[in-house]
Amino acid sequence: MPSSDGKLRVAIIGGGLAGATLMNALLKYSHLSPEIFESAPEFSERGAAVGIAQNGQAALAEIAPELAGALDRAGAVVMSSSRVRMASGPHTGALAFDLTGEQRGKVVHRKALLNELLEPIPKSRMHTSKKVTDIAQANDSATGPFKLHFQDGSSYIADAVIGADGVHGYVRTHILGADHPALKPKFGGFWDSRSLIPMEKAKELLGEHYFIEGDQRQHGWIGNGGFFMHDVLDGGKTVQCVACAQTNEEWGEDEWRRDLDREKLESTFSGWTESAIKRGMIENPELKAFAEWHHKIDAPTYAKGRVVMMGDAAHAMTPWQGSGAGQAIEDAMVLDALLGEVKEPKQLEAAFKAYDQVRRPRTQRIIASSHDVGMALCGRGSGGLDVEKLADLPPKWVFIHTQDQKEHIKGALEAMRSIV
Ligand SMILES: Cc1cc2nc3c(=O)[nH]c(=O)nc-3n(C[C@H](O)[C@H](O)[C@H](O)COP(=O)(O)OP(=O)(O)OC[C@H]3O[C@@H](n4cnc5c(N)ncnc54)[C@H](O)[C@@H]3O)c2cc1C
Repeated sequence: MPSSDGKLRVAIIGGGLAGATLMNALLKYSHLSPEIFESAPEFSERGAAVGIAQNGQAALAEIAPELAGALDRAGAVVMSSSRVRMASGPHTGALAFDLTGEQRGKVVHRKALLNELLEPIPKSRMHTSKKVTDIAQANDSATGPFKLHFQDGSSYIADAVIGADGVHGYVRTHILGADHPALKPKFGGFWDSRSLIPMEKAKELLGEHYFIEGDQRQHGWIGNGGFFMHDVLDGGKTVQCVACAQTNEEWGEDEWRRDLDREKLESTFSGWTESAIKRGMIENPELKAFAEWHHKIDAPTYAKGRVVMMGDAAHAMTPWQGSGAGQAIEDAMVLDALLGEVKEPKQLEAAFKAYDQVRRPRTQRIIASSHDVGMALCGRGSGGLDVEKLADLPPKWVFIHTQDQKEHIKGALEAMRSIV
């Protein structure tokens, strides 16, 4: 039975970009009562850039035109291209590849985007310090509501549960079972270190020619074992520099951050061109290395009954094609359309099955493609960096960026109708 007011209670677990986007989508439905539960004491994002390519922008617009505007309100900068050059080896200085024209990605400060997404959500529906530890049936009926248990001893009754709780979350465990091999996060074998610097200082340190007003480009350098990249953020006020390196060190499952000393940073990039080293090392006050995590193997399903997972909880991927957040937004777009059609609890299972049918193949294709791009970018498995092979990379982004979102939604709705 739905709640006493007849609305379906939808619990969204996790308040990152995935959960916050979905929450915005579901608020428009008078037959749904969504609530969002975040384990941390506040809704927050690690302060750095995220690129939202045209597929993600189109998905936001499908959810609601004003949601697409969140990117601009958060100071997103349109990137006219992404130029990557060689920073070590015989081809130093050569253009490795260039993602131009078609993509028009917007790069935005994560925290600013999350704040924009959280802004329209009534405070009464946002719950912090609520770490979900168990999802149980609330009564004897297998088709009845769920009781969510939180670490602080409290609980919540829901008709549907959506796990947007990231790669280290709980909902994947509930869906796949505690011993499933696709459960464990895997250290990606890379760390990255980021710094945010004011535009004027970036121009001084890196060169004015990288930051042409009205024609912003993302610039990257790749060399053996890693890359550097810089993006413009905050409406052109800030530049983010990222240094990313492969490592053979093992990182523990709960370890996502390590201290990094300047010596280590320098030795990791020794042999790179002086300018590239400079780009990676400037103004790095924190000197932290952040681990990149994904899953050991793909999930065989994203749904179990009236519980479903989205975003990194379902398909954490390597960052090489900059697509994880875009896919989380597409997940929200499809769940939005499906839940808009659900009027009673018994339709929820069909909606989530349809979601799994359309979202799993696409996201798992991107997981594989992103992995392949990463291998090429790092010269792994191919006898080192090969500038000719790198020049072949741009087409690998096409299927990600050019999806027709209206057709994708249509496919999901048809799948649901064929299941019901
Ligand atoms: C280096 C790097 C660069 C990237 N660049 C890009 C890019 O340019 N473009 C792009 O599209 N993507 C990019 N990504 C991927 C993107 O950042 C992620 O896919 C996206 O942020 C995932 O969002 P999410 O909301 O699914 O997960 P998360 O951001 O991990 O949010 C999950 C939330 O759930 C909470 N939570 C966890 N467990 C529980 C629990 N038990 N109960 C309640 N709450 C819980 C967490 O505290 C967290 O707030 C990049 C990733 C990396 C690592």
